[in-house]
Amino acid sequence: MFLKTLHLKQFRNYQEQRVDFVAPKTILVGNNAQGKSNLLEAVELLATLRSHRLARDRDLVRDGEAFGQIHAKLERQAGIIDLSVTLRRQGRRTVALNSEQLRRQLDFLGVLNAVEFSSLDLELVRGAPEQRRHWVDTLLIQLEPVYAHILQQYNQILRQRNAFLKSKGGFPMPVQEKEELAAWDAQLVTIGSRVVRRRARAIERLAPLAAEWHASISDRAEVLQIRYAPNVPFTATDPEGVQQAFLEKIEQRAIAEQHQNTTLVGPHRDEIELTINQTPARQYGSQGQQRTLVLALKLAELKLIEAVVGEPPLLLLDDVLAELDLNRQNQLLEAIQDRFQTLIATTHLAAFDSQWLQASQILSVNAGQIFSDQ
Ligand SMILES: Nc1ncnc2c1ncn2[C@@H]1O[C@H](COP(=O)(O)OP(=O)(O)OP(=O)(O)O)[C@@H](O)[C@H]1O
Repeated sequence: MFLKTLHLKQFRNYQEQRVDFVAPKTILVGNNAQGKSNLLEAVELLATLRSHRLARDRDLVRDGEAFGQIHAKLERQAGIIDLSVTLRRQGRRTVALNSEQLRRQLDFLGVLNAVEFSSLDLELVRGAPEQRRHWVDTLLIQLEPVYAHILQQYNQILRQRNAFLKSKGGFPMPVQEKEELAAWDAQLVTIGSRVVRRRARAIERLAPLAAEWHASISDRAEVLQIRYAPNVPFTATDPEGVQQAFLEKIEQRAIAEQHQNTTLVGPHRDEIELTINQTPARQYGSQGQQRTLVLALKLAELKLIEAVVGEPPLLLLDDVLAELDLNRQNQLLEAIQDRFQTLIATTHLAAFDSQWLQASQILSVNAGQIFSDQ
């Protein structure tokens, strides 16, 4: 797939800016805080309706404006598609495909696919489990858009079940409250199992791809393992098997839950373990080694999305390329070649190979305005 144009209106620090992409690689160059990451964020929103910066819609709308818009023209094998997202300072965002507003945001997902790689991704190694869950969830939304709906349902049931646990009377629980809790349990288990099985499937497919990239980038000196460590361990992978294990664990933790007034069992407590040479990656080695790991994860994401969707996704590199040493830069560039359209944000061009610069479209970003250097 190829993003041909992007048109930002009142989005972040852009008033109105159209960009035409004319090469497989586009380099956005500019000083800090000029709008490079904002542009990549707009593309990320088109792909996932999420921002890795976890921004609220009112932060995405340009200061002083009531709404902001992102329009794009995307070329896919099946033809050209127009995408648009309207963000409001107050009120819900709306999405449209080929100028037709969609009732369900779900139908917007999966049209444009992109993998984002920024310095925040180092938190995948160093950060809390929540970061890794968010990463797998964002990937899953692109692999199976219906997952966005499943996750939303799960979070809603979780909030309601937690509210119930907080509001209930004393201990032990009266019969009527027990019945109500059992009804919440049933919903949590049904939807939670759908989350768990999908996460397990995604990690199973991603892990060997990432391990292969990691071995190749580290000259086979390191072995990366990615292991899903669900909060509800299960052996049978069919829906009934997972649901059964889930219910049993809820029963085991019932008393603790009633004391702590919060849901202790479910995929909101999952972990995804990353180990290098059998040592937790967080403890393993230098920043450079952790960067190699994240690079391997990102390359694996690209390949997995390509395999599932059938077309190469976009790659968004936010200020990370110049931080990689030449060997890793070259590995990355060899892997993407011209197949994956790549948008690169950087503060300086000096770190890039000159041949490579000549083959790229170079755009300058200055205070929310974009100029072509060619
Ligand atoms: N809603 C908004 N309205 C107006 N300006 C905004 C809004 N949100 C962010 N900005 C501005 O956008 C700029 C940040 O741009 P961006 O994050 O794209 O930086 P960048 O060019 O990628 O630089 P860096 O190299 O520091 O990442 C800041 O000046 C910030 O004040």
